[in-house]
Amino acid sequence: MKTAVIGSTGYGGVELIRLIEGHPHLELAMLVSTSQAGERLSRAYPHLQHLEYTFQELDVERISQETELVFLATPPGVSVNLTPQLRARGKMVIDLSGDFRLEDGRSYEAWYNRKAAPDRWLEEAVYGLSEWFAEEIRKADLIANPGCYPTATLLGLLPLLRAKMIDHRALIIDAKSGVTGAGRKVDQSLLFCEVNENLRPYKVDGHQHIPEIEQIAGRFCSADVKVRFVPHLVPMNRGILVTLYTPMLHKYAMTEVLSVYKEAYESAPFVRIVERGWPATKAVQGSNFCDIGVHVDERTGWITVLSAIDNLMKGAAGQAIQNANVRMGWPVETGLKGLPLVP
Ligand SMILES: NC(=O)C1=CN([C@@H]2O[C@H](COP(=O)(O)OP(=O)(O)OC[C@H]3O[C@@H](n4cnc5c(N)ncnc54)[C@H](OP(=O)(O)O)[C@@H]3O)[C@@H](O)[C@H]2O)C=CC1
Ligand SMILES: CC(=O)N[C@@H](CCC(=O)OP(=O)(O)O)C(=O)O
Repeated sequence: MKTAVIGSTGYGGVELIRLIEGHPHLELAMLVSTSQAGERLSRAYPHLQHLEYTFQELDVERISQETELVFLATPPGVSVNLTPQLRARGKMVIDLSGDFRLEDGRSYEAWYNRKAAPDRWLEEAVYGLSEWFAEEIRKADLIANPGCYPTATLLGLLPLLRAKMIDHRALIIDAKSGVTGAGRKVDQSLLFCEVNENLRPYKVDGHQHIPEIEQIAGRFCSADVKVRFVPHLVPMNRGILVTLYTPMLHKYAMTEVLSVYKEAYESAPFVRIVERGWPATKAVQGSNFCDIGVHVDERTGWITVLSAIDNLMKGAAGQAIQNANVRMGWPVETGLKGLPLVP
């Protein structure tokens, strides 16, 4: 299947290139760059010097003629304009940005401070958290790939919410991300000396992934969910670790809680329930795994859920390929069997 990657000079884009090159059914037919059209891929990424690709202009007509599936790995606001043009030409779109994740355009405009896509296209979009929405994804031509923090958070949270074991009014999410999560753009606050030897919270007063987490969590408890979410930047390249704290509605034994997770993910090859030790970013680095660990605190009646992913893999490009596999009816692990890079 011929694919185009728009935003192919970015971190999400180059991870898509790596995965598509290793995928038996996907072909990289067009790498699009608005800033480096005409340049070789190896100029942006010398480690890919053996690949013969040249970046192409962003030409919707040509992309539509030469490819069937388009991955958009572009900053917020780009897909709002491009996706309707691609969909109008019958192309299948998997969008890595936040432009089509929120059902309510007003919510997108409030949290992203940008104009939302027309309702028609927001209604068409399917939320691409493959473990929970595979049935919808199989029929979708516009897939909104989840955000990196929501992926780690929701995979840890949904089994307990669905089982009605926790209080949805008290969800505290402490999240930490490596610096590739912020993309490859030049930004003074992301310089080595600003990030290294530092651990800093950001967007404490409101992160754009809050409404996304609340929207999906709300579907699993038929309530207006509000979460307390604070992200932190960690001096490492890749990885997200989410620690979620919530009170249990009754006293549950650890074995009961674990069985809820095992049942929820029994046919989900990318979710690993960690029973010895705790999830850590290094254990998933470079892979599409989400590692989940739980701890029941009998003393306080609270439960702690830990969830680790590689933000560029399960948090972005890996999940996008997983969605393509689900959509096309290919085995879900196709092209995604790479093991973590430890050490
Ligand atoms: N990094 C991560 O861990 C995750 C990222 N995401 C989301 O995925 C998307 C891509 O992220 P990431 O790869 O990190 O970002 P980067 O900043 O690394 O790359 C984005 C790319 O988009 C291209 N671009 C910029 N402006 C435009 C435009 N107007 N039209 C077309 N292309 C444009 C640029 O390439 P060029 O200049 O060559 O056109 C750029 O390389 C974002 O929406 C991000 O929020 C989601 C989950 C995780
Ligand atoms: C470390 C870091 O800065 N991470 C980014 C991740 C968000 C992202 O990728 O943006 P979307 O809203 O398109 O998902 C952030 O917190 O804004």
